[in-house]
Amino acid sequence: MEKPCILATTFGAPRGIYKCFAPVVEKHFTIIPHETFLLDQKNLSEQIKAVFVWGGALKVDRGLMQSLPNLKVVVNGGVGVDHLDIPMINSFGVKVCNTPHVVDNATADIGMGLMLASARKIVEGHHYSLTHNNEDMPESSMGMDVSGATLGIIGMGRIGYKVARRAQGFDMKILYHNRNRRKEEERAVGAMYCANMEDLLQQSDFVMVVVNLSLATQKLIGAKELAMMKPTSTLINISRGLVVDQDALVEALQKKVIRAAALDVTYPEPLPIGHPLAALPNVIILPHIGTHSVETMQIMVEKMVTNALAVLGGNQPPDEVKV
Ligand SMILES: O=C(O)[C@H](O)CO
Repeated sequence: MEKPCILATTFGAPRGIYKCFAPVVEKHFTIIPHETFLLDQKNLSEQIKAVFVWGGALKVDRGLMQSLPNLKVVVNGGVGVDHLDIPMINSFGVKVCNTPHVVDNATADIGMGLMLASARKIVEGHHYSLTHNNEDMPESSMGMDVSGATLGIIGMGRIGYKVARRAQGFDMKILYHNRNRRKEEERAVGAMYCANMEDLLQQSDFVMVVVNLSLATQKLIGAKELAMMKPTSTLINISRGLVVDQDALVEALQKKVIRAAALDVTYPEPLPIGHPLAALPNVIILPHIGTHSVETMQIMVEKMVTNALAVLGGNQPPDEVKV
């Protein structure tokens, strides 16, 4: 029997994601890369039953939906589906799935990695070791302790909780702000709830943003919030770029309103070469790689396949996203 066709973005191809994981998908599907689809849309559109997306690289807009008459499911690699208009997709009788639960550890790890790298000047130290140039690691730029410091976690969902568990191992004082108080998690990691985000911002040495992007969280951290943070504090963002007002962040870093920022996410992604954020010495920027470990990506891709097969087989997929 012929394998069903899926349309897949080749986002990440330069970083090897597509090449590495295509075989997992190809056991069950024929992959039509987006580039190929664009060249021969007329002949290919009826064959496509599923679309696989990674972030917003492949725009699943009304035009694409109209061009795929036999499409049954859009599967997102990752949890955040802020780049997908779910009601619009559903209006075509097409389901949306994502890959929850499996990204939590990897994303929490990158948050800890960013915090440690920024606090202990790991990137600067690497450059200095290669160049022996004092400008790469001036004596004035000593690091700061993570152990025993105060971490403020904004968003105590699954990933926020994993961050808190790790921070507990570093003897950190943990504060968190969340829409709802999470008493069980709080007790488990010895965290203190800040009903008011302002309290968390004022008291934390490291503020880590772990919320989903929504209308309520867009630019949640702006000039006002940055001004509430300690001048010695660091902002770490592992959620979505748009949760932080990037212009306000550039200004706060330039004026040393806060000590540093460490970002896995920006807008746009990747950040354009020469962007003002990149010119600052007190910033670490990653290209949204929170989930990019071989093990996590493997499980994510397997989950994407399981969801797509379920829908195409007429069954309820395990990870349908409903609004
Ligand atoms: O949402 C997620 O799971 C990650 O950020 C990957 O997009």
